[in-house]
Amino acid sequence: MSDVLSQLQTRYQDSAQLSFSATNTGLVMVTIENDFARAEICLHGAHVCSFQPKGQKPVLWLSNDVQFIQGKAIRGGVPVCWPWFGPHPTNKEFPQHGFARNQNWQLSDTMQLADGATELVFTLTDSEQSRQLWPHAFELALKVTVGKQLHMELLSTNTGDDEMVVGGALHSYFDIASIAQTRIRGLDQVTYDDKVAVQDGLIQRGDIIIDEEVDRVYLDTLATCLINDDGNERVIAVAKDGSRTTVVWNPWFDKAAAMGDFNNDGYQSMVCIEAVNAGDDCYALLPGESHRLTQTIYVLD
Ligand SMILES: O=P(O)(O)OC[C@H]1O[C@H](O)[C@H](O)[C@@H](O)[C@@H]1O
Repeated sequence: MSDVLSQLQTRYQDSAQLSFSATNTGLVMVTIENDFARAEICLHGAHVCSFQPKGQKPVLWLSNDVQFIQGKAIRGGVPVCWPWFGPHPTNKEFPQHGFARNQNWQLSDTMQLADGATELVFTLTDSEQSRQLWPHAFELALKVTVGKQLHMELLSTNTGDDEMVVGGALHSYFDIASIAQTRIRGLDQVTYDDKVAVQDGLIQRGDIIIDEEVDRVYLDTLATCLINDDGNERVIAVAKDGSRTTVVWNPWFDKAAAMGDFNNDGYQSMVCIEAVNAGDDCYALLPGESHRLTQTIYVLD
């Protein structure tokens, strides 16, 4: 990876907005700093680790016990889950949430937009390793725009000769002052499957208030969610496209404590709102076809 770091440092030595570093475990990190915000993106997983608009507290939660280990997902930020969400449908040995979050991506393109925002494109293509888990030729491109808003577009393209079915998620972790002073709006009356109670077909009534473990798959919804982060006196908006499934997750104490990379009290200051493609909301792509999944995150004025 250090070759990659020095190549990027050379390529972008004149950039005022981009700088590059390595974690102490050797993963390469891009830091974006412009008039609107500061963000960090790890090439491992094309993983947005932080997004902090000017004058705001961080919007994305990153575990205090985060580990940056090659081949292991980073706890917090925005993991790119792909080409499946959750456990593999037939093989429990295969990685949860697919393999894209566990591989090194390439930084393929960057651009400074006219308004001063920064756009970066990360790509991942099939390899011997990926084909062992998923026998398809593909190109995956994550375009990240860092401005007043954080905009992410995940474009999956079938570059092979056979149909391929893609699922996945932009699995965003949000940083809130306190879960006790947080409510999530936007999913009132939406049907959901409750993975904790193991009950399907429930209906959300009103706002979501979290005071225990929550792992819910909201179905057939394109809604923008609003996180009332009252402890920080702000509202975070989470909009999406190309996804009819929204997952809301907080592991609460026991599950958080059981994860080696999740600080024990971290569940009090995070919630995940995920733009998901899963179940009936996966996409069959013929050769040459693409699917675009997007998520846009911003703090309301
Ligand atoms: O621990 P991970 O593999 O990153 O998964 C973290 C979580 O992701 C999603 O929110 C799923 O709905 C949860 O069931 C899962 O626990």
